[in-house]
Amino acid sequence: MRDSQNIKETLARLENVSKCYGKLRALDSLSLSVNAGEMLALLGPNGAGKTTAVSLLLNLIEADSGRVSLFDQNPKELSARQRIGVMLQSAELPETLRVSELIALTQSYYQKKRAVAEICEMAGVADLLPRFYGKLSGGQQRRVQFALAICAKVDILFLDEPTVGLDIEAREAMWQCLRKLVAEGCAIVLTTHYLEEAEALADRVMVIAHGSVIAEGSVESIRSRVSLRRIRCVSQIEIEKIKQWPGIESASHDGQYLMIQTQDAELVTRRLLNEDETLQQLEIKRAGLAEAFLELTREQVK
Ligand SMILES: Nc1ncnc2c1ncn2[C@@H]1O[C@H](COP(=O)(O)OP(=O)(O)OP(=O)(O)O)[C@@H](O)[C@H]1O
Repeated sequence: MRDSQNIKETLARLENVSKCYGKLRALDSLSLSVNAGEMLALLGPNGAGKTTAVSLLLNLIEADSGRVSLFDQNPKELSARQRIGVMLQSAELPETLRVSELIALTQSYYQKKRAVAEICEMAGVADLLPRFYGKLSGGQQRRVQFALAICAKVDILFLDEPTVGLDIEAREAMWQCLRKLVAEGCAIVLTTHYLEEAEALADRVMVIAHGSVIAEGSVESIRSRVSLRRIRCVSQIEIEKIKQWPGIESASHDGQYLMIQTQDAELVTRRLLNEDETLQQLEIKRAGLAEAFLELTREQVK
């Protein structure tokens, strides 16, 4: 684990920012900071406001109120923008340019360029260099978009759902690369719907819903905020019967195992043991990030 005790420099900030699209309030006095060298995951259901928050830092849109700063500057400033790399959900790049030309063009924007060989290795695009961008597959285009985001040594990388459309091997390779970049000192703002991705990579997680931050902290601290527990065991009790018990959120089978989710692990465990003397392999765990996320966002709707 990286040293989280040290107070890190804040590189980018949204302070009490609100943003409306017509009557729709996409961000409601939201505050967010990105610290040097951290991997920050932004999570939230569709329409929560994640892309809007990132777009403000990228100077793609303007806030109605509140303060937006990138390296203590207005995100419009070229000197601030030259310190960030970006990979958005949809990228429209000239289809008739070769990958090598796209890399050279993007690099021309930056001072601290990375060597092309290094970019190729990090993004897995060596074999794509001579190819026309428009002729690549969706997954190959995503890799090229990532290569463009890392074509210089930047201080913050903004990655909006970067592994969507990648096969398992390419996703693993990107994860490794992201870990390496953070180890080098680069901060990463990762927007993702893959909770296992946030769980595997993030130092800090912000859960956004309805334009506000509803939870923030390490993956572990977010998990510990929810009382949901997972019980796993081998039991002869019928699943339909268990579903009727008080305190059961869900019950299902996974192979030979009975899987239960509950807010009251003690109550349910006591009943399981009372009703089944043959019960085996009992295991109780805190919910994963996925369950915590669902519970947190469900609470918001209540
Ligand atoms: N250009 C726009 N015009 C009108 N409404 C918009 C615009 N962009 C976003 N919105 C609305 O603002 C809200 C927040 O959208 P945003 O794209 O920030 O959410 P998100 O958390 O990134 O969602 P997703 O996970 O689906 O990408 C949504 O209700 C969306 O429909």
